[in-house]
Amino acid sequence: MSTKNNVKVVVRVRPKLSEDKLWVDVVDDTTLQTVNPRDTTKTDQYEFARVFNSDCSQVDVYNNCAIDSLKHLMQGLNVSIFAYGPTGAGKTHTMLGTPTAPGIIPRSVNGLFQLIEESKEEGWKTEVSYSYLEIYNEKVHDLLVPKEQDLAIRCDLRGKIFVTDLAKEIITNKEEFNKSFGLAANNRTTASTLLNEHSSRSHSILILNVTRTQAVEPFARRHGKMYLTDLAGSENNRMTGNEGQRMRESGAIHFSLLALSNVVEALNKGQARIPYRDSKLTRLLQDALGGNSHSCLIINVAPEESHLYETQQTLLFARKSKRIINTVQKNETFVTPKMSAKKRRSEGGNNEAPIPKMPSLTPYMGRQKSSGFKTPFTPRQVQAIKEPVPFLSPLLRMSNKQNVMEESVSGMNERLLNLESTLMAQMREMNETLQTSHMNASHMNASHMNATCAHEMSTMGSSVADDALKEINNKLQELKEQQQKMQQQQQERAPSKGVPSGLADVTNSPLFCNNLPPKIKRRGFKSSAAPRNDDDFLNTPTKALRSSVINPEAQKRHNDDVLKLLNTGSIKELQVLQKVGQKRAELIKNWRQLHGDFTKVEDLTKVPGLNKRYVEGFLLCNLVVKVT
Ligand SMILES: Nc1ncnc2c1ncn2[C@@H]1O[C@H](COP(=O)(O)OP(=O)(O)OP(=O)(O)O)[C@@H](O)[C@H]1O
Repeated sequence: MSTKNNVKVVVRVRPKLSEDKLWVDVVDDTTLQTVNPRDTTKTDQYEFARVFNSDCSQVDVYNNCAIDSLKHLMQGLNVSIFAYGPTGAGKTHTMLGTPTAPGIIPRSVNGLFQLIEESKEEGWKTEVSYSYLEIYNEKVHDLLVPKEQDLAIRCDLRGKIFVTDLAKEIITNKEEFNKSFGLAANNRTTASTLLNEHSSRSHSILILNVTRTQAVEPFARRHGKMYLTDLAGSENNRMTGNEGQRMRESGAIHFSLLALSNVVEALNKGQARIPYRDSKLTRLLQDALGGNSHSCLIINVAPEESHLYETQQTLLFARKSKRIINTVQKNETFVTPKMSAKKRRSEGGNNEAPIPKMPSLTPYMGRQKSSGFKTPFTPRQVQAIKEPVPFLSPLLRMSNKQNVMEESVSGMNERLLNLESTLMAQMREMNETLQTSHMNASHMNASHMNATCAHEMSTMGSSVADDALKEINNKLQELKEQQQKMQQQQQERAPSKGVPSGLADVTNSPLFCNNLPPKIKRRGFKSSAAPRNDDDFLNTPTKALRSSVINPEAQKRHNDDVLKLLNTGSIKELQVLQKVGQKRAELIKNWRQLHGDFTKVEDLTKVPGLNKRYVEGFLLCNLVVKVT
């Protein structure tokens, strides 16, 4: 059974940290008032589930936002608490806190173990584990077991989002958690900006998993999941003084917060497609916003005049978020306890009819040889993995199919020609034998019987040869017709099939019609071999090829087409380009929406997530060369 709940939105106002005027006022427990930044003679009022003023304690916030969530977690529900707001407004203080004033994360773990202790008598066995990750520059990093790798976000067969290879640590008490989490928290990326000495440069998500199994009938098993998220703050780069690396981080933060705001907007408008896939953050928070989760959004704001514009933007986001409705469902299954063979025998189980098997709720778990490792794939998926399909770009896939067909036809041709020559040789042999026997027969003036026999043999031999020849000729004719038909079909299909409308110009451009398959191009320029500057670029092994294949006009036309495609192509259309898959197409489109058109293809380096080396590879693969 499922229930519908609005996302709970509360606001916390940080204490004043500078001598600036205070422009935010808490009217009462649920109302907040700010000066309107566009017309300072006016004020704006906002209503939320709860408004905490700057005097409130960490305990007040925990009691209001987390205690109910913990109860839900114990019942096998998904819960999510996340802190949102501009940089320096107190998000990390709210979620993590300090050793003297611990925030929601340490208090929640403490509270969870207290609840487990209290419910011990009820006949439930509980297991708690946690994972901790950060999204830094649109890459997912494990904070428990740090490694360079960008972890992939996937969706399982039941539609649940998970992060591959994310470490999970089992904890049995709060001390164990504090010890391990203390180390992991140090791995988070923070840096000093003008607005915050310890500014979070990433979004961090702590995932608490609680699995409870009932020891008595009906043997229920409940899986609760709690997401505790400290988002990176939206920042005004003029105020933070960000440059270089900080600026790039800021770009990635803005990118994902914009995606978050687009998700909220789409949910409010009741759109059919919610753009969760536009960023890693929204993908991971998919359940928290509009999905299967009890969610609480803590909005942190700074009260000073200098933050007024960011405060107003944040409150507008908060106002929209409280309209989001989540559909919450208990994650509960029922397990049949395993009984040992001995116990079954002692209970006379052997004489009873076997208990019918319940249909399994879990996906097929193909057991691997000795390790006992289970794979969550269906047999068909396992088969597909065992037989990997060679990579081919969508453009090349069609021509590859064609090549395979042509190869098989030419192979058949060859075999038929061989057959024909063998037959001809045999026929020649037969004719010779017959002629000899005929000559012998007449020479020896044999009996009439012998002569007739020889004549019949000769006639029979030549008729067999005629039939075989006719058959071969027919087959060859058929094959020729088949080949012609295929060539005709290929010509008809080339401009339209597989290529989105309006892009035929680009894909038919002489530059795309070269004979180099993308695989070869890719192999030629592995990241280590990729050129690092313009000189390298012009001296790459394709230089000769480029100069021999490209005529400057076609080259310019092609470059313009590629640029046009980057500026106007939809996500699907962008994927016509080499080295551009779904994710990169989304990055390019989002950047375009934020910053307007690309002035040149090399501007791709400005897109967060596409580094210089990638763009160089992109230029090579798409055969875009600077026009001099
Ligand atoms: N309620 C509060 N009481 C006391 N100090 C606070 C409170 N909220 C925030 N602060 C202080 O304000 C400063 C900035 O807070 P914090 O680092 O939590 O901001 P943030 O929103 O996480 O910023 P960023 O997005 O840059 O990481 C810190 O020094 C913190 O101790």
